[in-house]
Amino acid sequence: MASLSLHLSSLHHTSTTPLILRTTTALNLRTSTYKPFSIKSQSAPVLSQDDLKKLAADKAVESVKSGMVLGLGTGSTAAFVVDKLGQLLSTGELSNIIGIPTSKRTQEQAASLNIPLTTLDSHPHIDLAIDGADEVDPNLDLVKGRGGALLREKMVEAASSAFIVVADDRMATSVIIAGKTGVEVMTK
Ligand SMILES: O=C[C@H](O)[C@H](O)[C@H](O)COP(=O)(O)O
Repeated sequence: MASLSLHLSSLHHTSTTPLILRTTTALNLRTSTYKPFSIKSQSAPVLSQDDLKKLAADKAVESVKSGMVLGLGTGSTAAFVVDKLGQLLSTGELSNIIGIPTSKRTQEQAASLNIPLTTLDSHPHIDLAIDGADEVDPNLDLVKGRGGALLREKMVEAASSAFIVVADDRMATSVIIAGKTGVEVMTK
């Protein structure tokens, strides 16, 4: 496996976390004597967007403790969070959690994974909500709701003591763009 480690600070990034680049195509490098050489890795696959979402979702779920009341977000990223919660419940690594879903989609997914569910009426105080976002700016201002679940997300996330936003690099923006967000029609 070939890997190249460099610091994000050299890429005008504030983090000093090492960035590991893996490539399946030849990577041409020059030594100080300008003798070119190449590294080709066949064994380290490039991570897909879904792989990155899953990694970030798994990291967020590390903050979940047994016994918590959880706000369950909506969208493709939040779905990885719900998947992970279901997995940890099934192995017994988490117990006694109860979720409040922010959409019918999330409710169905959580139910299919045997995650116990409740409502804001029954549990008006939520320990932790985890959700995705459509845009994130450097001040951590967010655009949410383009997946059509804004109202319930706002209600659940406003009732939470803590809120973790799981967002991949596609969501990072220097300025929030006022794009279209749907108007929801809520039914019972
Ligand atoms: O209404 C939907 C939510 O705000 C989602 O969290 C947001 O749209 C991001 O969705 P995704 O994780 O699919 O990119």
